[in-house]
Amino acid sequence: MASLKEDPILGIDGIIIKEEFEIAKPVIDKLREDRPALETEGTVIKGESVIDKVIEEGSGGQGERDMVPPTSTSIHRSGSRPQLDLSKAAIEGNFEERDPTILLPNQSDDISHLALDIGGSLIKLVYFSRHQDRPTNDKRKKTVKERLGISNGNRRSYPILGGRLHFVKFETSKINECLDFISSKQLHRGGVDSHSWHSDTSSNGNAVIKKATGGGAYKYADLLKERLGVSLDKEDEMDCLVAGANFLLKAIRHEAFTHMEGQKEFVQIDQNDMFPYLLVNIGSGVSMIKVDGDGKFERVSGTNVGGGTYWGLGRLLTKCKSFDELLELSQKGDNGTIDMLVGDIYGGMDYNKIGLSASTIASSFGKAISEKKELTNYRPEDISLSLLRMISYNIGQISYLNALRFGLKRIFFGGFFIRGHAYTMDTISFAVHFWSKGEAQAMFLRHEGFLGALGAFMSYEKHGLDDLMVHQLVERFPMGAPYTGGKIHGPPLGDLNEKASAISWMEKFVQKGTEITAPVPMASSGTTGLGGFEVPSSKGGTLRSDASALNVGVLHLVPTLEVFPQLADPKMYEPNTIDLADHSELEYWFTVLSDHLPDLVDKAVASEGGTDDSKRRGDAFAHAFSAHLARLMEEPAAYGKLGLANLLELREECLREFQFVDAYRSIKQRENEASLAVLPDLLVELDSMTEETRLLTLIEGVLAANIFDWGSRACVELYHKGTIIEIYRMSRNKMQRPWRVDDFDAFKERMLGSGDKKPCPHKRALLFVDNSGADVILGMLPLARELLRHGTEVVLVANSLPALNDVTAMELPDIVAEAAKHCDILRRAAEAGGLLVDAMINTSDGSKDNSSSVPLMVVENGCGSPCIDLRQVSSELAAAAKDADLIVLEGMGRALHTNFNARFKCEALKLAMVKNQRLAEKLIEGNLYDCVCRYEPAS
Ligand SMILES: Nc1ncnc2c1ncn2[C@@H]1O[C@H](COP(=O)(O)OP(=O)(O)O)[C@@H](O)[C@H]1O
Ligand SMILES: CC(C)(COP(=O)(O)O)[C@@H](O)C(=O)NCCC(=O)O
Ligand SMILES: [Mn+2]
Repeated sequence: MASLKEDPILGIDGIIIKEEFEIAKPVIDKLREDRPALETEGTVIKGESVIDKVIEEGSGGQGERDMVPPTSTSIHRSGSRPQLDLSKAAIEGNFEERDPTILLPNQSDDISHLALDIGGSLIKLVYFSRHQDRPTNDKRKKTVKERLGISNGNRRSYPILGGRLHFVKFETSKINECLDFISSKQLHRGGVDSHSWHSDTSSNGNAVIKKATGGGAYKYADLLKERLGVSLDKEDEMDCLVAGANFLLKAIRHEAFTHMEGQKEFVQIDQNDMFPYLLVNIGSGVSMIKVDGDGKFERVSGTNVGGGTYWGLGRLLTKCKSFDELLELSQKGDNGTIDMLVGDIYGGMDYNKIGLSASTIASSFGKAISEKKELTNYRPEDISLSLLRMISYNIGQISYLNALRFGLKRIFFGGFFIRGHAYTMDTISFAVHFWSKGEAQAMFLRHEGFLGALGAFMSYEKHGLDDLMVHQLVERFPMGAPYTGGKIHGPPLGDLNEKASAISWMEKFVQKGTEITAPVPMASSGTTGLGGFEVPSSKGGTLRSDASALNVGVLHLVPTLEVFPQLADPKMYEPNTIDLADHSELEYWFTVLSDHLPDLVDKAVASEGGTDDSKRRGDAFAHAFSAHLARLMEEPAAYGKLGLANLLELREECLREFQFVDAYRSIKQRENEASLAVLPDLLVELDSMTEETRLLTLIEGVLAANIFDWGSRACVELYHKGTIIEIYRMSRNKMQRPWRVDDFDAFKERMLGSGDKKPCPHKRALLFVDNSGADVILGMLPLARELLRHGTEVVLVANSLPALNDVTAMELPDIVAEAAKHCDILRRAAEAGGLLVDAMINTSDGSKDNSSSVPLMVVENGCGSPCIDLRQVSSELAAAAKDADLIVLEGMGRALHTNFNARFKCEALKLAMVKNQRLAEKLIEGNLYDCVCRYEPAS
């Protein structure tokens, strides 16, 4: 197998793989061997999964790459997948909304999903793949939509495409590999995802047309026609660069950054104040473009001394075999041995009068005039560095001069010469800073080399990507997240409720406790590769290793995501409470997540039946996730701005990528069963209380039950020791008030009034629920019931995808239906909310009271993480939120790690138990298991 060093280009997807591959190669070799077995076992391997890609790409060199033709991949696709509905294609958007309508393709043939930029050195591809369809609870959705008055997907009356944008590159000299790649992924066909959308235009004789830019669009047009039957629609290169840059600056949150003295800092670009700017694209050659607006630009300059010069001269002078090798060499170089420095001329002194230090380069390669030395007398490392500095300074300087010509203050640098390389960026920044005396600013783009290809992609009409808003593009690192989900299959709950009313619900729950604390089947030891944990090795110094490898993720296009309408100030909103820019903080959370990994892998493997296949995937997951952690430790900003919520989401994404759809599935199930079994008795007990005591007991109940958290190290220990139920019982019996944060009295006054004053009930409450089992069933559901009783509509907001032991929106209707069997309030509200469409529920007393009730509804939140970023929520949640006047955020992830400082237009109640000592100290100056009950009036 050829090594990656001999095959440096695998593209961005490939680059991702390259890192994974280097780390997880033994695992991958195993996977390769077992591939047929994987298929016969019926394992669903997604088309875009890392495993697949690793297997494909990992095979290395030309000719040996084992591209799996799509027909033979083990993608399981149901024949009933929804096809794009051509009949609904007419665009009849409702434009009164503040968000611009997203135009999306109205028929599959109109959308092409591949664009190419064929440059002098590299071919860049941008392609689109549709999201995997995920199972939906259509009936629930339909009734929720009816209730919330959402017509046909809120405001769009035509199909919305969700999918991913992928970025891949190849060396132009290896164009055949690129063509193989295109053909293996069927990207040369028409349609959006040719795996699922059948629109093989080439087979009915019509040529397929793809957008392309760069010189190679002309040079290789015949080859593409011949090999793939594709005709290239040529787009102007400058148009494309500008369109690509404008799109990125507008649509991607952390796209632009400065890089000075090794420090990367993201820059928030104000969409309304973006122009003018100078765009400097450093490819083989360099273009400098003054950009005044969308489609408004002028190429004002350029230079022939560019990326091609560095790589070309460097190759001749150092015999390096690849660009990356040359760049890596530069990191060990000392350019002083070959450059003539000011100090060399001034006898070691600075030339202060004109501000030049002794170490300033007076003449690049100036020392090589020495007659005593030949090429072989210079170290290749020094040559490479000298060359890199020469070219980077030169470009920085010319850029500045052009910015000066037009009075531009901002210069964005793109092109693959930059390669995310710290030293290159520092050098360019230095030049711009130095010559402009700090007036102009050099900025870099994370998708540096893909501007042209993105621009060509944008030039397809009707995909409407240019209208996308920031919140609709979710950048997920580094891998895809196939949408999948599961239904709970709890065995019928039965007689437990009938017997022994003498013992309390809590005693029953404790008896049922074995179902909660009993060990989950573990994968037998030695099967998961946790021994191979990657510990970060800091490279140190300014010459960091090329950090770009994982810089660009796959952009997930989720056109249905919206900004949560109740955010008081969306522009100022920052979801993360903990800023991981503080290195000690990052180190701490890194350790927490690393320590949790073995347990997580065990659960994940067990959730898939502990098969050999799941063990292998568990291994691969552990390797991949720890590699990402290590990478982030070395460069926290590698994937964009990093907060704790991103780390926790990365873990879930990573699990999904390795096909662990729901790692805590069985744990959730048994906790649900045990809790549902005792719920009726709890409700009876609650009903016997006065209103005031009941409200307090309900809030205590929510806080106490939040202890059932499989993501917290402290709680997992309690589970393993079997003491969690005891602690729950104790805290339920006696919750010491005041809690560490205790606004209960204010909340109580709002709910119940004071004295004779009866307050008016809330119209609609959104309850962001957290964990399965006791947390939702014995904590949040009774609270929901109380609100319903007050005449408040209740919307339970739950995750779209599983994350740890969080309950999902798909699971909730069954849970509610089960609970409703024993409670009229819940039954009538659930019926009114359309949650009981399937089941004819019989109440415990057999009565059927059909008097109208305010509805209880369930909506999904649009995410699959223990935290929530309220800038990106599902459209159904956004719709439900519009009429809400109370928001209850529950749990550590949603109420503390994120949104602790969030301000809302309506009232908010934040409830959580703090299950992490450090967080307790930091956030509330408290201790482990302290509670937070924060009530905030509308702001
Ligand atoms: N793996 C690589 N192989 C060749 N050149 C690379 C590689 N990575 C980065 N480069 C640099 O990127 C330049 C090409 O940048 P790019 O933006 O793709 O321009 P072009 O469109 O001219 O190919 C090369 O000249 C080289 O300096
Ligand atoms: C992942 C979690 C936010 C889930 O908490 P929840 O939202 O369920 O209350 C939490 O378990 C957590 O922060 N865990 C990591 C910290 C620790 O193990 O102490
Ligand atoms: Mn949770």
